[in-house]
Amino acid sequence: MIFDIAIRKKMLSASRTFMLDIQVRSHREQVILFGPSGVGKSLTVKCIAGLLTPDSGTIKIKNSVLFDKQNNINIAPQARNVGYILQNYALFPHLNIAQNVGFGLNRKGWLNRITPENHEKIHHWLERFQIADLARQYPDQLSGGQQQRVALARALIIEPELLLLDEPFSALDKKLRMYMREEVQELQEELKIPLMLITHDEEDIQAFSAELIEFKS
Ligand SMILES: Nc1ncnc2c1ncn2[C@@H]1O[C@H](COP(=O)(O)OP(=O)(O)OP(=O)(O)O)[C@@H](O)[C@H]1O
Repeated sequence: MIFDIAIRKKMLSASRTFMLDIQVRSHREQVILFGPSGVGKSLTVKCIAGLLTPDSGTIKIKNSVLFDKQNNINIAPQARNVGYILQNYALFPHLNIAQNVGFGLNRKGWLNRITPENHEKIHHWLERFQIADLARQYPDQLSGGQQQRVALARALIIEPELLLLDEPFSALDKKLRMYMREEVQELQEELKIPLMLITHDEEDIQAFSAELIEFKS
């Protein structure tokens, strides 16, 4: 089993309660979560990344136990080795592109010392996404497509064991969306990293040969 997730989490806000209660099980390396707005897709992905702690259940990816309430296992987010890409890419505005890409290489989270090995890795991923000439620019100087490639490079440089993409193509124009879909598919096939993608877009569903998991309200 590649994805083996069964979790519950109660979310309380001032005016209402949302109960996340989901199961995702798949032998496939590509899984798409889809369904109407507000049904808990992003919350699920946050639980898998370790940014949110479920009240009960288990999260196993490729037999690695990331969370198991009963057995008191809750691996810290930074130790889960997950590449997580959000719709707005969440790049660090005060770091240049090379520093953004290299961010995760330093365990302290701040690239204050570029070792030759880290420099080589940064160079590799900048070249891989054809953004090497942007290395010294800042995120707000880049187009949406360029920012997305930086986000992918930043996610992949840590050699993640899982890629979580929350509506990664929605801010791109149609042509770039098609291109980036192919790029992500190729990467997944090349690197064999399990991939979970949230989308509202029928074209994403058609483009990926993924197991579809429908979330219902
Ligand atoms: N921090 C929070 N506190 C309380 N409720 C929350 C919190 N975050 C999300 N929720 C609620 O949980 C529900 C699920 O949210 P979630 O973001 O997972 O939806 P989604 O399926 O990803 O929707 P969309 O497709 O619009 O992104 C929503 O009703 C939302 O209002």
